[in-house]
Amino acid sequence: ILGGREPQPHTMPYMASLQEDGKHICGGFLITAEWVLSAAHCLEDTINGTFQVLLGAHSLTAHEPHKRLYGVRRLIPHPGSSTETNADDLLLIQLAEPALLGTDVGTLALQEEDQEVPAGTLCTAAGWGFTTNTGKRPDKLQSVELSIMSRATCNRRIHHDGEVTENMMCTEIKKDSRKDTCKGDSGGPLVCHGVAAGVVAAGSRVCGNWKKPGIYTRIPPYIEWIRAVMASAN
Ligand SMILES: CC(C)CC(=O)Nc1cccc(-c2cccc(CN)c2)c1
Repeated sequence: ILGGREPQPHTMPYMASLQEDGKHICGGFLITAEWVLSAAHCLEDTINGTFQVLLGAHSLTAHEPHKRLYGVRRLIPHPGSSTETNADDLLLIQLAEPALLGTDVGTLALQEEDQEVPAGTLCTAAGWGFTTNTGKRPDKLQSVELSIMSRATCNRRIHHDGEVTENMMCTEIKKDSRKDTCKGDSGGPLVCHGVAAGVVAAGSRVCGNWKKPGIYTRIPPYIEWIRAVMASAN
């Protein structure tokens, strides 16, 4: 997260850190006691190590009473996701056992109605991703308030030049603010009006550049897929 701040600890109890061999790779968020939603691109640089999901955390390293690492039973990338495009960039993670819900661990509701979040709406993203373009990794969760940019503007040639589909949404980067998501924030939620409207996508893989607005996978178009996967798994 660029240009953000440290939120009050445990005020985002749905936040998850997807880890491989104990190293934070991506964000994610708890949608039921045993399912975490994240981004498919998070699997692309992995080495088939041991995946775990950290819940109830503010600091990645400090001891915190309700912080706990969960094993992963299944990783289910959206069938339409690929390393070549930003399409269908979603990953469902089934925990090895249902998470213990409490003050520091909770679920985040998904936006169900398939309507665009109006341009100018202020939404919030959070994560343990880079806080600088040089790749500074924070120990404590960061959050940032971002303004929704219309798809028409986001698809202009100077921005994403027609790459943003109706299954994606954008947040603007004001020239001096540099507020943006960055590497390691992928998979985290974009929370608008208290519900998850989008999932952080890597997009153009640059951070804090006003020419490259943040790209998020919209959630409403995928509600059916999410429900079907959760209903099918054992
Ligand atoms: C480890 C995998 C997920 C590969 C990967 O994501 N790389 C990568 C590199 C540079 C920027 C970003 C990135 C992420 C989220 C948002 C943004 C820009 N808003 C950039 C992402």
